[in-house]
Amino acid sequence: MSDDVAIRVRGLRKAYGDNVAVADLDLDVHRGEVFALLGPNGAGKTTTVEILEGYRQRDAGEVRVLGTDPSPGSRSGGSRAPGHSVRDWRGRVGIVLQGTGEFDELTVAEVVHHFAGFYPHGDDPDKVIDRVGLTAKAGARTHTLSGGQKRRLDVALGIIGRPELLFLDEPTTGFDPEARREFWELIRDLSAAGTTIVLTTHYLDEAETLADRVGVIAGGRLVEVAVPAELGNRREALATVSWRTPEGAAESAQSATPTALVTELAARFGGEAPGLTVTRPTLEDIYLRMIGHR
Ligand SMILES: Nc1ncnc2c1ncn2[C@@H]1O[C@H](COP(=O)(O)OP(=O)(O)OP(=O)(O)O)[C@@H](O)[C@H]1O
Repeated sequence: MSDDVAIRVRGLRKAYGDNVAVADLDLDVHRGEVFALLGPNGAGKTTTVEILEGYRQRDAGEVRVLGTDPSPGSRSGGSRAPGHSVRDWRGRVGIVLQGTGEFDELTVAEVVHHFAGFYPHGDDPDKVIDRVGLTAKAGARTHTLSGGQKRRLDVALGIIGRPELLFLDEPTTGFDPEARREFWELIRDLSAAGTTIVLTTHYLDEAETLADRVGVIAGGRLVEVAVPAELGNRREALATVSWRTPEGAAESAQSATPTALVTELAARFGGEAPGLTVTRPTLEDIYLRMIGHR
């Protein structure tokens, strides 16, 4: 596996009985990139990610995560001492699962300090608590946290070991808008510091803002991988120009040359065209089309 590939997947397959959750999936994630997996409920995202994290066994295919097969039972193989490589590998991978964040009577600070002790080169727990915006709650027992605050704690535990590769499964579910913005900043900081990040999300704006590339998964298959601006030939998509007639009726036209149309409208109206808007399909429009909703 070349050094610039963090994750390499070929022909991945996983079925639960007759239900094929992941079918013949190929994927490369490069070191240092932020990769977002999008897909409707039940598409196979969590199954794929949990196989990459070493929590689920695949039925077929080849998987390498930071050069190691994450499959439960195979990580301690090879020429290295049994057990040792598992710990090494685990220490290099950070994981934020969907919703844990509750540790009974322990406080936020106690939990983060405790987890920091698992890693040889763990980060400063108080700094991490601050980065996820939980300083004011450091002394609070985790069962008293709000849903969004529990997610922040999950994120803190995912990054406390200073991972090379961080998996985030729907990380901002339950966050208020301000917390999402703060979380996005954190992801940008981690990415700027060289962390490879794989996230699943249902928020198209999140994928567009954070991801270098997005992969759309539907029915267990990867439908497309592209930079957000190019997904589904988005760049080439026609623009919709809308305006109002002098009588106030709504008009619109699709155009590959919207500037020419706007110039023509300006001439027609002798200046400002009333209610003028020019739009192109959003990532959400393209995504919904790809997964067959429009
Ligand atoms: N432990 C399991 N046992 C049986 N079937 C499962 C199990 N986990 C997932 N599945 C099935 O596999 C398919 C893919 O599920 P998965 O959780 O990977 O989807 P997802 O894309 O992560 O969905 P969501 O967006 O709802 O989290 C679904 O049909 C689901 O019912």
